[in-house]
Amino acid sequence: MTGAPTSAVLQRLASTEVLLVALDFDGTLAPIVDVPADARALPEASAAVLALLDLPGTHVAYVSGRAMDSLAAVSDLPDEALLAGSHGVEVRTDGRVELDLSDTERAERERLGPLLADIAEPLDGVWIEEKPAGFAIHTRLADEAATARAEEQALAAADAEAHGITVRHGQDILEFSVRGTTKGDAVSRLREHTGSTAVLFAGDDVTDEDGFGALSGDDVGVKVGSGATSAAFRVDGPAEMAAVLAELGVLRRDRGA
Ligand SMILES: O=P(O)(O)OC[C@H]1O[C@H](O[C@H]2O[C@H](CO)[C@@H](O)[C@H](O)[C@H]2O)[C@H](O)[C@@H](O)[C@@H]1O
Repeated sequence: MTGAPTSAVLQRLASTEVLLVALDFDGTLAPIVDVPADARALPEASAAVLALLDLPGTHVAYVSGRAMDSLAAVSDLPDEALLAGSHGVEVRTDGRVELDLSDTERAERERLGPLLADIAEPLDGVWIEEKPAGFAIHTRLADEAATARAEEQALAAADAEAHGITVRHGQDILEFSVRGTTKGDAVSRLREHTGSTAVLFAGDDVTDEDGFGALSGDDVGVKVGSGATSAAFRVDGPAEMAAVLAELGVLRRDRGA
């Protein structure tokens, strides 16, 4: 794998007819912090995203593991921005959010909630984030022993008591969802919705690999930070990602000029 996308790669992407820039949030635009509600995109990342949103034939989407409410709160984007939350389970297009859980999914979620709460309650630094289609167990503030205990017990409980649950590992987080939609599904859905002729997708975590898997042809995938990836390009962190977005914006603004 190479490093950051070169100017030639970005130039080709910038010259596509309809462009979708689909971005993970935490760890990609916003540095990781202890309290999820405190996370914000770097100022230079926000500036680059707003500049892209202003360009004709250009769509920007945040594709995040966060629940939609949480993503909308931290992302600070105008309504025309597309949002996919809960790893693609919730999608906001044209200002409307779609999420219709079936009765079975609702019942599964209700069964799982108290089980996970009981597991987290006695463990220092372990806490549960509620999401519309499931729950996330956060362990960033827990020690190794508490983390191992929480993960082991939660996986066993989900295995024994719930059915059809999708489990996802992320950075200091273990997520349980009653729906198996992925970021790859979200990228495909947003590509279709916008009629995009090429897509840039960037992400830092394991679940972003589904997003890279939905790319083809003239699309560009950028892995942010370390770790195995199928993305063709890699940058070190949110600051370097912001620089890529800024360059893409300038090239797209000036295309054909
Ligand atoms: O897909 P993403 O946009 O990367 O969202 C993934 C998860 O992000 C949040 O948790 C992560 O970021 C927190 C704030 O920096 C950090 O404290 C936590 O350790 C990370 O796992 C969010 O709270 C989750 O719901 C998202 O699934």
